[in-house]
Amino acid sequence: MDTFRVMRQDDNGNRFRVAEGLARDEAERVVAEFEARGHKQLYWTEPTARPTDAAGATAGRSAAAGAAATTAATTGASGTANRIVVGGALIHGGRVLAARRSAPAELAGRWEFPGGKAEPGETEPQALERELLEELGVRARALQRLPGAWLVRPGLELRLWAAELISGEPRPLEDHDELRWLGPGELADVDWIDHDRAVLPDLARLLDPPPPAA
Ligand SMILES: Nc1nc2c([nH]c(=O)n2[C@H]2C[C@H](O)[C@@H](COP(=O)(O)OP(=O)(O)OP(=O)(O)O)O2)c(=O)[nH]1
Repeated sequence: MDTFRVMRQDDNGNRFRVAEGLARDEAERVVAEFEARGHKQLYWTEPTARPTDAAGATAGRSAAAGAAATTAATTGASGTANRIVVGGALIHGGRVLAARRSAPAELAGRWEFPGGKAEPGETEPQALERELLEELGVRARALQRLPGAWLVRPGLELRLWAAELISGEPRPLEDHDELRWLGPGELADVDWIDHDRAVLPDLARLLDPPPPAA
């Protein structure tokens, strides 16, 4: 059976692979779903046999590191796009917010950056800002993607962003039972989920930038 991929082109002409390995009607359904959401972007299907536009694929990867990255830009071993989980290192007053998970059992008690799965068509910043409102009751703005990406499980990819608090006092409304603000010298004080430890050095630099050269 021929398989199809769903492609997207943004306003700058960058092309991204949204999904791959779908039957034609499935691919067309995905396109219709994205179009129905009213995004001002171009979506289409094409047979998977057609060689991927190398420049487009590269643009997808580099844009994924930038502020306008949309979700599902990378593909997993199965050839379908990974779903993205966005975690937010919420920064305020030179400290970052750590959140202690209350579930599931294997993660309960470990600390993480609050966030969750991006919905189809959401950019990573949009997903993060929505999740921070749902989980903490605050308004926040995504600032920059932190280096790295981690496969949490097959098909689910974690990306972390720095974000700034705009308004509100974070409260553990969903998924967490304790919150702590940590200064640059306190980042190792909590039992982070393993993936999250990797960004602590980058985060420390953001919280405590070196003084400007004289
Ligand atoms: N949110 C978040 N998840 C993380 C982090 N580090 C890490 O390994 N994960 C893992 C834990 C989960 O197995 C997976 C998905 O995160 P999640 O539990 O927040 O997502 P969710 O299913 O609640 O998504 P949603 O329903 O809220 O959209 O990612 C992190 O810093 N933040």
